[in-house]
Amino acid sequence: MHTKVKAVKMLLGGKWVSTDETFEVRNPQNNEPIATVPSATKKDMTEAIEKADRTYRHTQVWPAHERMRILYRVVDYMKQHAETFAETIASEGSKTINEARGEVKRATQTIQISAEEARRMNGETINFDQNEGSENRVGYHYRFPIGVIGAITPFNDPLNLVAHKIGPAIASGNAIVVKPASVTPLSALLLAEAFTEAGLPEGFLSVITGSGREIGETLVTHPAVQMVSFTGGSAAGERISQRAGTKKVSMELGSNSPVIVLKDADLHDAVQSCVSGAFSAVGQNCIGVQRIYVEKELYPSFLDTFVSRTLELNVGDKMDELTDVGPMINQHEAERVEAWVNEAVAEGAKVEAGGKRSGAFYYPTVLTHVPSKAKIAVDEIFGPVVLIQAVENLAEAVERSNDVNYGLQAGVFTSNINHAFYTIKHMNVGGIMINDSSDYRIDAMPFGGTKGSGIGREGIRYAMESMTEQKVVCFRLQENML
Ligand SMILES: NC(=O)c1ccc[n+]([C@@H]2O[C@H](COP(=O)([O-])OP(=O)(O)OC[C@H]3O[C@@H](n4cnc5c(N)ncnc54)[C@H](O)[C@@H]3O)[C@@H](O)[C@H]2O)c1
Ligand SMILES: O=C[C@H](O)CS(=O)(=O)O
Repeated sequence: MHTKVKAVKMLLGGKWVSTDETFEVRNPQNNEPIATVPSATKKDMTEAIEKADRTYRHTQVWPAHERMRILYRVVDYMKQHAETFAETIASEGSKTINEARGEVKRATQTIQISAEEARRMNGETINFDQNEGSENRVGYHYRFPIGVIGAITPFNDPLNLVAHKIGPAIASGNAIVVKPASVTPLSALLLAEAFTEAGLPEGFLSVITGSGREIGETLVTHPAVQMVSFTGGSAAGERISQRAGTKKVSMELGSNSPVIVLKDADLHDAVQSCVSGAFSAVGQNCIGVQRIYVEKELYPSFLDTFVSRTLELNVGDKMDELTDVGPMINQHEAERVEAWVNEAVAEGAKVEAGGKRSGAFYYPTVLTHVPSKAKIAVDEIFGPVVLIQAVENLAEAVERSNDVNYGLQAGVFTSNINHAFYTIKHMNVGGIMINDSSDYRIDAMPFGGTKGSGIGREGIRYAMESMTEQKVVCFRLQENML
């Protein structure tokens, strides 16, 4: 049955607008069109940026309590329309309906935390009298918004990662222009609707949709954009960093996350956590488990148990609540993953589970005997493929884990606290999870990576710090007034 293709507008400077040129949003599962959205032009993007700049400059007072009220109203709207948000994520993206419902809960919490942090955007007093001769000075520093934030977001978490841009931006008093992934713009537009319904003043938010790179390029290079907040692949991040010039950049990039399982680990706990971490969201997950290093004594039983659990996963219709793994974002991506796996097999890798594709579906795949320099071992697969490798000891596991140009998050399973602290000290990552896989995050924690995995941290409060500047204020008092 063909679903009705709806024509969706984009939010430009507080107005919902359509354009002559549009492009289709397609359902990855059957490649059927589900909506058309505006194909914005460079002129549209420029208009949105300049409206945001004027709005920021001309808003003399936008008190925290007003920003908080709008954010709390957005939370209420998201709760009231939770199933609509979930169905939107699941239809335009590749998450199952259950995964989509989970993302809606997280995004709602992200906005809630943004409201709470708007209350807490404080500074502190400075004791200038620590310096001889400054006994008659008093002062403080505080944070102020930088102006227009340019945000560019990926396809895989089409709601929560947009919330991680808009929430902190509004909470800290900035204006923001969002360019969502062209394949999953609907969730971002629905969130924008929540903000307009909540009474966000015109101009503080635009969500500009487009299929070409030109509008993204315009957002990155426009002089009125004070910061580029990018979440996406490392290759695009590199290009954007080069084009952004001397403006602030926040980069949340890719990874190929390792997990270490030591012989003193709880086997079933480690398997359950790593299967979920490897295959949720069809592995299209920046902190998804891609490499598992198992101490040799535990390796045979871990591998057998992991493969058995993987083969139990239900692959199928993403709208079915019994489905564990849906399609990838499109057939092209599934074919890419298939090629990477075939390349690894040609180099000596062994397929223990999966290794097959059907259209946009790629089945959860477990590889062993993968050469250490194989593409799938050193690059980001961003698909449902995990390699499992036996190691002599913890030192070898850490060395192999670090031997890539990524460092977002890692996991280690052990019951020995000394081993845990060894990994905490020696793993070159932005987050280390002890007795969890790499795929663990709460939205309030600092989130970001080392090396090629990014620049800076998100996690609402930390994003707000990057979206604001500090100003020092110092009063020199008359000597006789003290
Ligand atoms: N670290 C994180 O928090 C995080 C979270 C989610 C996804 N990711 C990463 O994102 C990638 C998958 O998402 P994707 O396929 O949408 O990423 P992508 O890099 O292909 O695209 C991300 C966004 O950037 C835009 N874009 C691409 N090239 C651009 C350019 N030159 N100028 C301006 N905009 C440009 C795209 O249109 C999209 O909106 C993976 O590498 C994943 O690890 C990272
Ligand atoms: O894909 C990367 C995401 O940021 C991970 S999470 O969904 O936020 O946990």
